[in-house]
Amino acid sequence: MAAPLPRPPVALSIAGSDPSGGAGVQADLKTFSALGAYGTCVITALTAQSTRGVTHVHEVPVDVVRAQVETLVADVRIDVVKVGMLASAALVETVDALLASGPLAATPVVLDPVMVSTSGSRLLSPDAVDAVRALLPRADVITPNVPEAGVLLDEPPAESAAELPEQAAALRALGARRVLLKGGHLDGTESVDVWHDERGTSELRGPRIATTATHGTGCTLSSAVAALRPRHDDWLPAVREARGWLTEALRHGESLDVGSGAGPVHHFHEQPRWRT
Ligand SMILES: Nc1ncnc2c1ncn2[C@@H]1O[C@H](COP(=O)(O)OP(=O)(O)O)[C@@H](O)[C@H]1O
Ligand SMILES: Cc1ncc(COP(=O)(O)OP(=O)(O)O)c(N)n1
Repeated sequence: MAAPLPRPPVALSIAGSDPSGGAGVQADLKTFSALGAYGTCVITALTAQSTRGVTHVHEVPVDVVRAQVETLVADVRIDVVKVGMLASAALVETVDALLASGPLAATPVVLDPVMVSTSGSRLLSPDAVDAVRALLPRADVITPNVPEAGVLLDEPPAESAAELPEQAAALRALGARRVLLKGGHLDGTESVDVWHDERGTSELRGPRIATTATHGTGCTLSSAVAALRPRHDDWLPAVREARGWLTEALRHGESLDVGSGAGPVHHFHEQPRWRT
């Protein structure tokens, strides 16, 4: 008889819905599955979007988000949380309170401070930025992209990778415990991200893949870090593995041939893993 499978880590995504499946909770759940985590999700907002962009955002009422989280955690032990699109100040504050109490207060959190889609649509109300700043200390890791870092710091976005270490350190000074500042929006033959924690700064370099399939890279990376954290004894090794896996997902994205705009990355570019 086959040996029983080991229990996978249980990951929770608190994020918006993307019907095209490339970003949001759909991307998070695929990433969790691809990387051997059991995925659960709480939806904060319904978007109407495709690979061509976002046409509509409908916020889920805060009491419904609260009920989703409370009902889930009363039953299911969550090993790691990823937070994505929060849409409004009220939703940011609600999620902040939920992460501060009950079983989630002791659960590692990866926060992707989603603000604007690559296609240019607002996914966070401008008056919610202060609430997101207040949420930063709640997370173990934050994963802003270059424009999001500029907004959080209230300064112009970085124009080159050379500016990333200083901005990553400034984000930590705002209260974030660990910062993964993503350089995907910059130019260059390499895609350079910067990691900053209490030990200092590391540059994380990888090949820049020439592809149109870049929809949901940030969602996918943050959920990969969350899924892989329980497999490692610290954050940075999980981040390195997540980046390497995402590079291959980007390399194989166009083969999916989904949509006519910015297509999704290929979450299942390798055999689904079941690792001990
Ligand atoms: N064309 C690309 N080739 C390789 N890596 C990329 C590419 N575009 C983005 N990345 C990587 O994808 C991750 C997400 O980055 P980014 O696009 O900046 O985030 P977001 O999707 O939140 O805007 C980062 O690790 C970044 O380095
Ligand atoms: C529902 C939802 N959440 C987040 C995003 C943004 O996705 P992200 O991975 O940050 O990047 P792009 O897809 O915009 O490149 C989204 N579009 N929808």
